Amino acid sequence: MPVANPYIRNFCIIAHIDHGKSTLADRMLQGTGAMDDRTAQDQKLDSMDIERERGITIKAAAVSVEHTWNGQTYELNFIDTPGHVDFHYEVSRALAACEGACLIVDATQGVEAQTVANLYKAVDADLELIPVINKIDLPSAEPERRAMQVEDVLGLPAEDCILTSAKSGQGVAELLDAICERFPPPEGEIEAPLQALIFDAKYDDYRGVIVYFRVMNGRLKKGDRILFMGKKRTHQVTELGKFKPDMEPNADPFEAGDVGYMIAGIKTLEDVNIGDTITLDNHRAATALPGYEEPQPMVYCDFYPSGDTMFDDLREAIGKLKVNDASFTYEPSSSEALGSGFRCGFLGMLHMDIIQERLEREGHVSLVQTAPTVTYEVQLTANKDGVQEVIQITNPAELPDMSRVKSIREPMVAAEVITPTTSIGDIMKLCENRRGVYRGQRFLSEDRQILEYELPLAEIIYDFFDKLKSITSGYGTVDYRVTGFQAGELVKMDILVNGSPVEALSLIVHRSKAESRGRHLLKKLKEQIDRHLFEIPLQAAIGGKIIGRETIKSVGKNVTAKCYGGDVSRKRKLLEKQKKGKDRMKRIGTVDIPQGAFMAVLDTGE
Ligand SMILES: Nc1nc2c(ncn2[C@@H]2O[C@H](COP(=O)(O)OP(=O)(O)OP(=O)(O)O)[C@@H](O)[C@H]2O)c(=O)[nH]1
Repeated sequence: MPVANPYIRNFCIIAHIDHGKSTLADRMLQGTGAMDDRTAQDQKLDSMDIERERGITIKAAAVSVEHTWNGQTYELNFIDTPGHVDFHYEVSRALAACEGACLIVDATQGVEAQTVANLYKAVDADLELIPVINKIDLPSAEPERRAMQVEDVLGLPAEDCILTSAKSGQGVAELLDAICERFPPPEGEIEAPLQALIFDAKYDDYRGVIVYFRVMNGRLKKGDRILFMGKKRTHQVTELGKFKPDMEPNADPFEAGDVGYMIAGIKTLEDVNIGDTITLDNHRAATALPGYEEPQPMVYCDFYPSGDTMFDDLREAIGKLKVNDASFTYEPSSSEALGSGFRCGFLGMLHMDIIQERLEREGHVSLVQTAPTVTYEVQLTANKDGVQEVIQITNPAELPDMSRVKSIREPMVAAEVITPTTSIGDIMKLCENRRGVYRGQRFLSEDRQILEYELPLAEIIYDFFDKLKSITSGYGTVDYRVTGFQAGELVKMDILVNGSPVEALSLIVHRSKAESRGRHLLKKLKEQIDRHLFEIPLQAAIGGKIIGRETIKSVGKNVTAKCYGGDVSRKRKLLEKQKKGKDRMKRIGTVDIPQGAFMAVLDTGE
């Protein structure tokens, strides 16, 4: 049987955040003539505005280029992947469509937490690896030392490392040669029934869903009637093509080993399961490819309309964004104090931030977001039939009365913290303070170590990362994965504003920390909530027992009072600023609570 084209190389670029994946991808596009100096644009593959502005990759991007090595032209299909821990699932998806991976290591930083995590993933997926030491143009680069680290820590021979500067282009041609030489060609049979893996999909306003696929076996052409084996839906292919790096239709059939995109009249991302197998409707494959695990939301929060935004505006904006990003979840929710809104689930805090920003920018809505929380498993006491039901809650307000609760279980993570040796003591203190259980420690180099801890997810998602960065002067990094649920001494803390509990401010905390968290939160709330014409008591309570109290004194706060001297423009600016802040505000009873108050819980005060 004819097999896949031996002159194709499918690979992805993986690394810790900021080690230079997207910049290197740009240089590879230039080095292969896919992007000339005229069309050159930094981070070409980061196509979303938010990606460019924040300088991070959120979505994996695929591209096809050509490179000649040893007199033979090769087609290189590569996928640039995100480095941030929230988007790990994107990396796993990309790996399944490839035979090789370029693992980028910053020559000034060395191996970091996500370098290790991504390497494990690539090894699990049986990929061939090329280690790349990047940023060798920087004066503080230590390429030889980093190559030794790659050998010692990652087990890849130091002499296999390719040294590059994605900034100047140095070493990029050598890397392209190494890709042709060292990565294996795809396997697969062209005459077998079609099996193509959907490794990604994106939504385009004009063209509908664009499906990214890799043909594993068989052949696919324009006009074919295809079946998504998991979804059991059929579609007709209206366009097939490659990313070069812009979409370019291609009339030739796609065969085993090929990577490309298809358009097939699909209207929303929810109609496409990433990881699903595409086969031909009239010549079906017997089995589907292994596929992927669905990404699980890690954090939840509510979005409520504020200012001039109405509930229907928010519903429309969320619905539209969901068509575009299928990885967040939402369902209507309502709160006595805040009215009608949506409970949303995200892959992590960065993902939550991005969705909130996209809603405001692309959906033109103003919203108030409640404090994020993790999922809890609650085991109830036996009902009248003796059954001990277990429920999942994603909102402290849903916690049943404690007399019905047997135990509360919280998600746990296995975390690897990479830290300079000089900060080890302080990092251990931080982890222990966050209820971490020490699991091990190993050397990364003479001056850096990897610490392994088991930690509650709730303790790591808030300000752990900021604390880690400040303790290590920016040199510490962490990676984690959820391992399961574990029962803990957890209690619900209610916050009362002006005597009434505000559900949206309540939180689930560990009993040992409840009092200090509660008191710190009240202080933060006091800073956030403006003075009103009346005095506002703020209280924290556990099971009806008040554990802390603060008071916001009366008298309206006049921001312009600070501007003596009658500087009119400054006065106007301040008033405008105050008005803008008020847009993101909710009136609860008679008290105006600003957005910042809901996020005050993120500052644990530890
Ligand atoms: N001096 C120098 N700077 C580089 C080089 N490669 C990348 N950079 C810079 O390093 C920063 C991060 O580069 P990116 O390409 O965005 O990193 P990334 O790994 O794609 O980051 P994420 O996609 O967010 O994970 C940018 O400011 C780049 O300009 C290099 O070879 N030399």
